[in-house]
Amino acid sequence: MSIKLEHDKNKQAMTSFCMSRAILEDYAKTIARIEGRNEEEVVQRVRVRTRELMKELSDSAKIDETVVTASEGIKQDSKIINAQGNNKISQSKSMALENDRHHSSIVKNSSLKQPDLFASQPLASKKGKNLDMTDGDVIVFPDFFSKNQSDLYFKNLLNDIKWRQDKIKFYGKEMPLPRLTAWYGETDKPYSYSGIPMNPDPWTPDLLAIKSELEKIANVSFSSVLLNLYRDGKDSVSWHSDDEKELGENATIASVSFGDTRTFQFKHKYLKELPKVDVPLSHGSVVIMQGTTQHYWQHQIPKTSRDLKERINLTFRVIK
Ligand SMILES: O=C(O)CCC(=O)C(=O)O
Ligand SMILES: [Fe+2]
Repeated sequence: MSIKLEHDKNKQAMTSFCMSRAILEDYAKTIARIEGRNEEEVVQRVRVRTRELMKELSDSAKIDETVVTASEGIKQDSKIINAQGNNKISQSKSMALENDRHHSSIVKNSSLKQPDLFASQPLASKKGKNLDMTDGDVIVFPDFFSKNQSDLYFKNLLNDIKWRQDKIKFYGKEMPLPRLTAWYGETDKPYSYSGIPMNPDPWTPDLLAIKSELEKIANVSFSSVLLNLYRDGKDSVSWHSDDEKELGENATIASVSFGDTRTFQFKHKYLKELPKVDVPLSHGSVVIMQGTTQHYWQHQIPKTSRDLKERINLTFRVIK
């Protein structure tokens, strides 16, 4: 199959190329050999990235459609369930749980329901729960910001942030990303995300206040933040790891959510037998991803046919 990929961003050796998958993998192996890196791992990363780009393309194509009917939405959801092997806890069930309990549950997509880890915690508690993931270190704070603080931040960010509609290029065609984004932080730290160069706007008072709260639990000093605005259930981010070289080895990322609850999903890159992990991210919640998480796990916010309102997500990062 012939594929076109835009660039090798790490080496900036090519801006775009079109070749068969076999040749591409061969090329990746050669680069790995020259750089003394593990060939299998590099090839695996190329495969993952190829799949991500193809997924982004098809997601964008779907978003481009002006009418998505309810029945189409339902079909999409059932495909996801089948792809996950007819798990007894289906995606729609876990979504319903998420809705009902609002702040409280973590559901792993295995045939067994996990205990409700947050049920006994008081609201606004700042105590996190480690998700205990193989090769990963992810801590969730379901009610990090109070309802009042969260309402205020949500309103301010929606109005004040310079939201933009980015595009991705694939097969030479430009497609809109299925969400709006913005990039703020130290203005001398350039960064590219999914191949898109980002020029940060300077910190705002709200962003600085949020950052300072997060630094107390993450024990790092964040230099920038990527913001995502999911306008409704059709907006999404597809499977990826935040492993750009600017973030360095074992990046610490703090992710804050305001607005409607969405399901954050994790899957292990190599151990396919491990169940996916679903985490409902509600208004005012925080997730810290650290250690080897980005090496071994991918995450996504899947589309849903449920009628959802806006959600804002901020991922604070350290650019080296
Ligand atoms: O919206 C989210 O919770 C995740 C966003 C994300 O993964 C990213 O921006 O890298
Ligand atoms: Fe991410």
